[in-house]
Amino acid sequence: MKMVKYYVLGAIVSLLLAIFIPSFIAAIFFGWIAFSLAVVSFAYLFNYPSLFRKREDGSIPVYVRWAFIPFLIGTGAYNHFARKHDKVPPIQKIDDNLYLACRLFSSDIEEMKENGVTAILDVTAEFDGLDWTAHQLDLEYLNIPVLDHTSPTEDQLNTAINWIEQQIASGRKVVVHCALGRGRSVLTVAAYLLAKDSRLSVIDALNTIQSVRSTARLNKHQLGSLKKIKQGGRLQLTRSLVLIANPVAGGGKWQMEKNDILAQLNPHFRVQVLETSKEKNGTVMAEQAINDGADILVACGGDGTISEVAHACIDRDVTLGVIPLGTANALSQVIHGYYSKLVPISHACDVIVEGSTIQMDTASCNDKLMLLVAAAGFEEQMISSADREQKDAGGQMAYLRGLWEAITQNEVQELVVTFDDDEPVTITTPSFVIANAAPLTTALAQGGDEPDMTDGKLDITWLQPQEQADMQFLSLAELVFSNQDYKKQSERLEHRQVKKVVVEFNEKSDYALDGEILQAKKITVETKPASLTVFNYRQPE
Ligand SMILES: Nc1ncnc2c1ncn2[C@@H]1O[C@H](COP(=O)(O)OP(=O)(O)OP(=O)(O)O)[C@@H](O)[C@H]1O
Repeated sequence: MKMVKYYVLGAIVSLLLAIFIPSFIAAIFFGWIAFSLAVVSFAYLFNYPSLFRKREDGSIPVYVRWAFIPFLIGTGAYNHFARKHDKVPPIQKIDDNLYLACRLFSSDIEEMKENGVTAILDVTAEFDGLDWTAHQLDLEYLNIPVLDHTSPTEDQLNTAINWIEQQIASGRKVVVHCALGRGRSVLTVAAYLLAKDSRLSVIDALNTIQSVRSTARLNKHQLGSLKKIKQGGRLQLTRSLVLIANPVAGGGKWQMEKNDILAQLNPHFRVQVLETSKEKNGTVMAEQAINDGADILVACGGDGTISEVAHACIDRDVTLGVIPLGTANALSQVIHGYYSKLVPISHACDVIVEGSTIQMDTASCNDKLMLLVAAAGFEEQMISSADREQKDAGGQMAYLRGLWEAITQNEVQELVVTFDDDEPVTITTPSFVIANAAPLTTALAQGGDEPDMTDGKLDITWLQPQEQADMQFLSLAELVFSNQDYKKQSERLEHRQVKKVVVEFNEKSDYALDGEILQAKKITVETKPASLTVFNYRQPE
């Protein structure tokens, strides 16, 4: 790219001057210029606009400004000159609600007010945005950092056009600006016009803009990237998303996290929030949302809420997102990867925004939905002993304590089990777990490899009875730490993969289903392959 050559050349010349000039002060001065231009060249070469560290409010930290002063003075002077001699006014109306502009200054605010423009989309990386709050206007501001003469990434462009759409939908007029209102902002506005009307060609969209702003002109690279994204059908205007939140899950995490979650999702989706109540659970709300036309539902709560919402999404043309606010959050760990343990909520939002999906298996357990596990014995006793108050007070410790107590008691049950179409067998065991999906933290489900939620099979793990409770702790350790070959040979563990299993108890007994405790004399679990579309974490290649 032409610009990079100039910056690299400038950096080399300044460096030579810094080396050979006799004056120490002048050497420092040229060294500073060389550094500034070298770093800018790096930003261009690696398309790294975040180098300028522009913040959400449009400001650039002082230390960055100091480092780049020579570059900023140079480009600022050029832009000032170009604006002064521009053939077109700084701000121009493209359609009823959309304006294009060059870099905005306080002196432009009057005109914006007169036109009723209250939303600013700044697609520059290298300039401080105005401190809009200082102007006491009810202004919305978004920065999408893009280097001059380059193109926004596909994600940036979709974020930008969705933000424009959202602002316009809420009755605002939007101005999109870059440095001179010729390249980056034109590309963004053209992308918005193309997304609004799929019949438009790239040339049509640019002609519309140029009929108002004659200086609008994309360079070869920008034109190519706009054509590519248009041809790929990847300009997607806001999809609506219904977020169903349980306000009491995880001891009331929703109230604390709500703003951050919405801040992450709002630029990408038109978000409607519904809160569950004792009377109206997640299934009822999800059914209602789907009937109203929603195609993305996000369940925000513990595994209970997620299961409720998922129930309405089975075999429907709806994608489910999961934001974990509960105690164990097992499903989130399965679909978001173990990274979700570190920053579960923001990572979950990233996964939803990123948009990668899979068709996961679900299962039915006595005609109820099963996403994760159904269990008798240790797992059920662990869940039974962790009540709401204990979970609120101790989080996951409540479950660990429950598991400890269950193993210490070391009770066994006699079950009559029918695997697929086999003959029934009698199994005596302290722990019997049927898993559709289960993260490693659901230790009692790990009799084989970690259960695969896309293999169309159920993973069944049961433990052999041991006289001493401490032997069962060894079984638990084997489940967690041993490899599959070792587990296969173990005399403590059993594992099978089936499509259907029927378990009969001696009498009506407690069992756990996805974290809830239910009762039955017989449970029938059957897999439903690829029946739920969920946003899931795609491992970087
Ligand atoms: N507004 C509400 N007030 C009281 N209870 C509610 C409300 N909304 C949902 N619930 C109850 O919350 C329970 C589901 O909680 P969920 O599993 O989502 O969170 P959790 O119990 O904190 O998580 P975990 O299961 O991981 O411990 C359901 O029993 C449901 O009836």
